[in-house]
Amino acid sequence: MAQYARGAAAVAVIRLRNPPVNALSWLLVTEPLISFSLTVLQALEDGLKRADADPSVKAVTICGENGKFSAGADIRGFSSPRKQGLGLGPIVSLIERSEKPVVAAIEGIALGGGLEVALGCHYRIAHVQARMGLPEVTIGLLPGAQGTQRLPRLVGVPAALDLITTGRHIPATEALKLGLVDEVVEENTVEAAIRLANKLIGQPLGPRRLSLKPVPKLPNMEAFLSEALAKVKKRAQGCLAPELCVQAIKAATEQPFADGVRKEQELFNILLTSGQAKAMQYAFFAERAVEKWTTPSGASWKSASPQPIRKAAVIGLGTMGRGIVTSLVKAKIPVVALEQNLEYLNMGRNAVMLLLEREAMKMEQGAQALDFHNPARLQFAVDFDVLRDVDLVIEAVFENMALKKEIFSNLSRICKPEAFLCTNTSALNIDEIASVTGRPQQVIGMHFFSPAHVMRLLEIIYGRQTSPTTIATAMQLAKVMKKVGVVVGNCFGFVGNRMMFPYSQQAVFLLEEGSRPEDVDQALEDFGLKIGPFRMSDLAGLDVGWRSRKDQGLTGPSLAPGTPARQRRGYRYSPLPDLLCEKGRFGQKTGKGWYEYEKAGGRTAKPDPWVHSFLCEYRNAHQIKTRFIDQEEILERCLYSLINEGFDILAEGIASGPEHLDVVYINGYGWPKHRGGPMFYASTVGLPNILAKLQKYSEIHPDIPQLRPSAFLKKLVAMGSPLLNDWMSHLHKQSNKL
Ligand SMILES: CCCCCCCC/C=C\C=C\CC(=O)SCCNC(=O)CCNC(=O)[C@H](O)C(C)(C)COP(=O)(O)OP(=O)(O)OC[C@H]1O[C@@H](n2cnc3c(N)ncnc32)[C@H](O)[C@@H]1OP(=O)(O)O
Repeated sequence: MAQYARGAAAVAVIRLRNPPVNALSWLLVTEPLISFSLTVLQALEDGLKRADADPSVKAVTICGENGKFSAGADIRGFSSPRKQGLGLGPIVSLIERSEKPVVAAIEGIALGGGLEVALGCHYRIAHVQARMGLPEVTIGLLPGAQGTQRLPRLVGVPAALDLITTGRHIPATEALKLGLVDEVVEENTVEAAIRLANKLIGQPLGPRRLSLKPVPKLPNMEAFLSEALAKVKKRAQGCLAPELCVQAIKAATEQPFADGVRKEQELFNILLTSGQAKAMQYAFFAERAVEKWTTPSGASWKSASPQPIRKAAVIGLGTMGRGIVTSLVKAKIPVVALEQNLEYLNMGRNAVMLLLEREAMKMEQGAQALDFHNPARLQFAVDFDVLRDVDLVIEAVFENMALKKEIFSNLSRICKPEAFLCTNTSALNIDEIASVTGRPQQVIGMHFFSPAHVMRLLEIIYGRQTSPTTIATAMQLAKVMKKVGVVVGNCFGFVGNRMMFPYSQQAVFLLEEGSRPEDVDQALEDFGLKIGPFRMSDLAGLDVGWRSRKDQGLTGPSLAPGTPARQRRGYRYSPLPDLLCEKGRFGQKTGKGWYEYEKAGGRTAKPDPWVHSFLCEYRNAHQIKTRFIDQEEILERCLYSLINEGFDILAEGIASGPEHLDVVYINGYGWPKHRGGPMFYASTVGLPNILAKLQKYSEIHPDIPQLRPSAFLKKLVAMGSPLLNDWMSHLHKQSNKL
């Protein structure tokens, strides 16, 4: 767990060892068969005491095994019921108190508790490629090993606030500028640290003990912190951790070190028991779990190998295509971008160049690193012939099956036989698209989310004949583009949009019954969603859904004469969105939608009195009695119908576990991470409660099938509502209570 050795005559080297990331475990696992004799923390403490007791040791270096310092505390430990605690804070103090100089040799990563260990050291040397940070806030915590007290003393309050409240990982070069590390080296970091430790022998350490330093003053500290708190609260949307991080830093500015540490502990414990930390830690592991994909036919990440993508193409330079090209260029994959004519091509090229300029500015090394002016890296064309040598094509044209089929049939003819053909459809049938190609095994859905160069989610949809190699290649490409790939099966809307459908439908039904768009949005945004359904619809454009509903024959010229206005195929239907579209209200792009905007293309949504009176007239025309709908009903009807669909998706094998649905929602649909995703949220509300509410609403609205409880949900409740991790193992079990 930590190795003690002599690095040079007088320098002891303590190497943290706990693969793969040298997490600082503090649990003594006592179950038979998996019994560790020593935790990492215990070993670190023992190493320090041994070095202290050995008169021949004059200095110490702390480093990590396999080129990684440490990723911090073992996150699994925070929710383990079997704790035999050994605090990290006291060990960091022990390091700092050492009379022998201690140098941290930071390679790879020093995160969370790992960086806190380094902050206890008297000097820090980092390899140029190392990254550092205090990402506890991203798992619902704060740095609980005195990091909130030491970091401001070292780098000042503004930089400490930024690092601790965002949790961002910074490169060694930035750490050097901030004063977080003393030196950055390109050579062997441990050797450099041992050399430095040797030089430091006998030098006074007092000035290097951060707990003894004052926090650098700011002329307007109080105002600065209040402003920071207000900003953080606004950004956090109900997540507690960022706010408590600010409070801990504030304590550092107001109280002596020891009192600040006590405050930090108090705040840490609030977070640890808040429920939000549990949700965010679940989300951390869920994201990693979905990388290990499997399909019902037995294909899996274990046996499938990705093929290299040396050159890619994107067809269609609309909003999605532009973002996809940008993502590929950022991932340093040469791209050919194709449009149907020169006019569209030039428009697309200008837009892509603008996006890339902006991205280059945001990146560390600037435009040079992206090299997008080099035609070998990014080429624009109107001729399909340029696609002959690409390894993978992503089609991102208009959502129309006939058009997509025409394109895929051309691609199948032109592209080399081993090329993969991907579609960015958000709902259409992958098998139907694949059917026009001579290589259905190499056809796959890659559903990006807008803006595609920003959003992390990539839904990867396999068809009936998609090969495991194709899935593995798409997943690998997602990783290279720094996206979270989630492998799902083929059905209308896949996972994300399919679950969104009953949610949006309920939102519109609520308007029919008495709510206003801003009531529904507010309730859901207060819950923590980044954006409510009506603001979202205005942003995306109401015409998108209108077109799809026309294609499905739900509205427009193909609707059978005599169809009742509020019924389709025997079930409840709301024509409200269609009526708005007929009036040219497409949302932000037309300056009017569910809200009004300052101008076409405006972004500030204002409740619209026209919409309010339109809704009143609509209710009168359809003899609907307006009623007051409270926040609870808004949340339950929208969220529980979405969750209900999730249970159906699981039962059908469209996703292999609830964590897939949660990762999709957190990364693609603005679901608040501190609520863990919709399925995790359902487990916290309690499956019997969700079932009871769905039953209640379904009885009130028998004409809405989406409110009828899923058979899988009923089964889980009948089986005693097992833990979320066990849901899938109950899918095929018999229940005698049903
Ligand atoms: C009453 C109880 C009181 C307890 C008191 C405790 C004392 C409190 C004092 C200190 C508290 C400190 C807080 C912390 O340190 S919290 C941890 C902060 N660190 C992080 O958030 C880092 C998380 N990890 C990452 O960001 C990445 O994993 C990274 C290290 C950058 C590596 O990324 P990558 O190369 O892409 O690899 P993976 O992400 O796939 O990770 C590889 C496997 O390692 C597992 N992992 C990573 N980090 C941790 C961790 N901190 N704890 C446990 N496991 C970790 C990850 O799950 C992967 O494993 P697998 O493939 O099996 O899922």
